[in-house]
Amino acid sequence: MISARPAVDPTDVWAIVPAAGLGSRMGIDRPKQYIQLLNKPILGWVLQALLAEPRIRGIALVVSAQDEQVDSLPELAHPAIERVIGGSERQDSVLCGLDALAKRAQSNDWVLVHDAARPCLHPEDLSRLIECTHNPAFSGGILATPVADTLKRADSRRQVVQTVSRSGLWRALTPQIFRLDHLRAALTSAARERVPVTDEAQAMERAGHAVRLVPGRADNLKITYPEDLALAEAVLSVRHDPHAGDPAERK
Ligand SMILES: Nc1ccn([C@@H]2O[C@H](COP(=O)(O)OP(=O)(O)OP(=O)(O)O)[C@@H](O)[C@H]2O)c(=O)n1
Ligand SMILES: C[C@](O)(CO)[C@H](O)COP(=O)(O)O
Repeated sequence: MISARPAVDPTDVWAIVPAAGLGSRMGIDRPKQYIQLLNKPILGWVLQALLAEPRIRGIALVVSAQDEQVDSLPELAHPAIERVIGGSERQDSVLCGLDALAKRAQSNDWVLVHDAARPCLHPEDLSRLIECTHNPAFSGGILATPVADTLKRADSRRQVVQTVSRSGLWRALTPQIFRLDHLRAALTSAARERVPVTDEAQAMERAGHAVRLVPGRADNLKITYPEDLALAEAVLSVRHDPHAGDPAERK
C-alpha cells in the first residue's frame, strides 16, 4: 500500500526513487546502490532521508526486474514504500514510477524524484525544495549548486580550445519536484520523440515549463565512480556524529 501515511498538510508530496541502474561506471558486479557506507547501503540512506520528511506520503522505489537484493533492505517493509519495476534508461524508470503513483495520487499532486545514488541529501535541502512549490511563477524546481571550477572546452585530442564562462551555470542535483501530470506528460513526450533527457527538469524545460533552481548543498553527491564512496562516507559520518560539528561552520 503506497498511501498508508496520513496527509499532514496541503503540500503533501509523493516521491520516486529511480534505482534500476546498473552502476557500470562503478566497475563492480552488483548495482552500486547496495554498497555499504558506514553501516547502511547507499539506498538505505536515501530511503531513510525521504521517510523522515512527513510531507512525503508514499515512495515508488523503482528497481530492475533482476534485482534480488532489494528485499534485504529493512526500509522495504515500510508501508509508504511501493516497489516498481523500471526501464532501460533513467527516464524510463521515472516514468514507470509515475505510472504506479498515478493509480494512488491525484493528477495535480507534487512528485519529487531523487536518485538512489545520492545518499547525502540534507533534510533542510529537502524541505526547501518542497517549499519551492509555493511559488506560482514556477512549475516546480530542482536542487542545484553553482559551478565552482573553471570550465574548459576541449577538442577530440583533449587540447583546450576555450575557457567557458561559468557565469549562470549550475550543476543539477536531485531531488527535483513537479506536478505529477505535468512531469508524466513531459517525460511521455520525450519518450515518444526518442529525446534523451538526463533529468526531470530537462523534460519539463522542453515542454515549456518554468523550472526554479533551489540552491542546495554541494555535498549532495551522486555516487558514480569508486572515488566518490570515501567522500560520501565522510559526509555521512560528520553528519551522524554529534561531536564532529559541521565543517561548513568552521572559521
Ligand atoms: N535504467 C535506469 C538507469 C538509471 N537509473 C537510476 O538513475 C540514477 C542516476 O543514474 P546513474 O548515476 O547514471 O546510475 P547508473 O545508471 O546505475 O550508473 P551507470 O550510468 O554508471 O551505469 C541511479 O539512482 C540509477 O539507479 C534507473 O533507475 N534506471
Ligand atoms: C539526475 C541527475 O542526477 C542530475 O544531475 C543526473 O542527470 C543523472 O546523471 P546520469 O549520470 O546522466 O544518469
